[in-house]
Amino acid sequence: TRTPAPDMAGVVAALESAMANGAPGAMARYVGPDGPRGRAVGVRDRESGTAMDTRARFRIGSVSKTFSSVVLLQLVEEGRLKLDTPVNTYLEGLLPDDRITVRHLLTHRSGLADYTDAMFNETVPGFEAVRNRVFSYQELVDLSLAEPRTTEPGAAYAYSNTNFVVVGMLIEKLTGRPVAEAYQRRIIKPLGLRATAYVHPDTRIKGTHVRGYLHPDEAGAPLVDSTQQTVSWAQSAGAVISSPADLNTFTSALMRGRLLSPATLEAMTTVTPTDGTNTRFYGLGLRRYDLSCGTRVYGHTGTVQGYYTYAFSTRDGRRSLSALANTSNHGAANTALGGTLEAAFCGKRPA
Ligand SMILES: C[C@@H](NC(=O)[C@@H](C)NC(=O)CCCC[C@H](NC(=O)C[NH3+])C(=O)[O-])C(=O)O
Repeated sequence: TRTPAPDMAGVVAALESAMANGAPGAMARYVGPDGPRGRAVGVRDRESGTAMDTRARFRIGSVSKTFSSVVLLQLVEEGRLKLDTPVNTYLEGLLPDDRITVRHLLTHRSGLADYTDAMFNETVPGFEAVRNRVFSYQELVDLSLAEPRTTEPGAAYAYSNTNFVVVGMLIEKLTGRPVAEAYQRRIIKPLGLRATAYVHPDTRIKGTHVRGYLHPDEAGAPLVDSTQQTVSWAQSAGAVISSPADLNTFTSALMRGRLLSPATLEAMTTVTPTDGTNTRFYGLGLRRYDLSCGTRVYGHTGTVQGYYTYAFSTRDGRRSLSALANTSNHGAANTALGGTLEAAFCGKRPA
């Protein structure tokens, strides 16, 4: 079937809806057979009123999980570890259950509790308590292990940041180097992602960037500028900084087989349902959304204080979309931003 042209007016409508639902600004960048198309609405800085800019950098949150998954899967290809081997084989004594395997981490089926639920139960106090803190991986794992597990290993999907903190530990144990180096050598440099970086624990976003604004839990309370933070509470589960163009390049290159072998990519995109809607799925550090027009898109979403992100590509890598709204803790804005996917990949509805 012919590739539908993107409905860029529909993309703009979704961005404006994100603004109407509390985001100071929003932007999207689509790349297809006819080249890139960028759209931006509102501001990237409320103080100065500077307009949102599709060249600006921002925190991508859990899209970082796909970066971490790619690195770990490259290590699997190099024979450094196996997906169905217990994590404790590589990180002796870390987890209380030898049945938890590497695959359980990448598919969110380990049962390890997500420490961020308690950490951010009260959104702004929780954020202020950690925004300048530096955690070790072990401290984050300990926070998780202090809570009951959510499922028997492998029994059910239960999203948990802890899984990708352990993925970061595995990468550093097996390479003997910081994850930052693995991202740089294995993804950022080969793909030329000049706006992408892992700077943990530095709190700054260098260069032209989007300021993020966190909605407090109290309705009507003023937004909190959450731009500066270590993101040490997430690290390999959420601390990468990137840009719309770099995310288009990353998701497209991943799907085109530039980072993993066809067999590994096939395994990565082999999914199970995450909810009852039967339109949302999870593979190995990768989400699959099945859109209303039948198009399946692969990538990840991100939520970090002040930033909602979507970064998806078609399975052939020929079409990709990245989208950002500079707010969070405000579900209506996130849902609105998600409307860019249907507009971009399904295009104009048939008249
Ligand atoms: C869901 C998303 N996950 C991520 O991106 C990871 C890194 N973020 C989280 O787990 C959310 C932490 C709290 C955010 C805070 N919320 C609260 O504090 C709620 N009390 C906020 O919204 O900024 C994904 O995988 O798509």
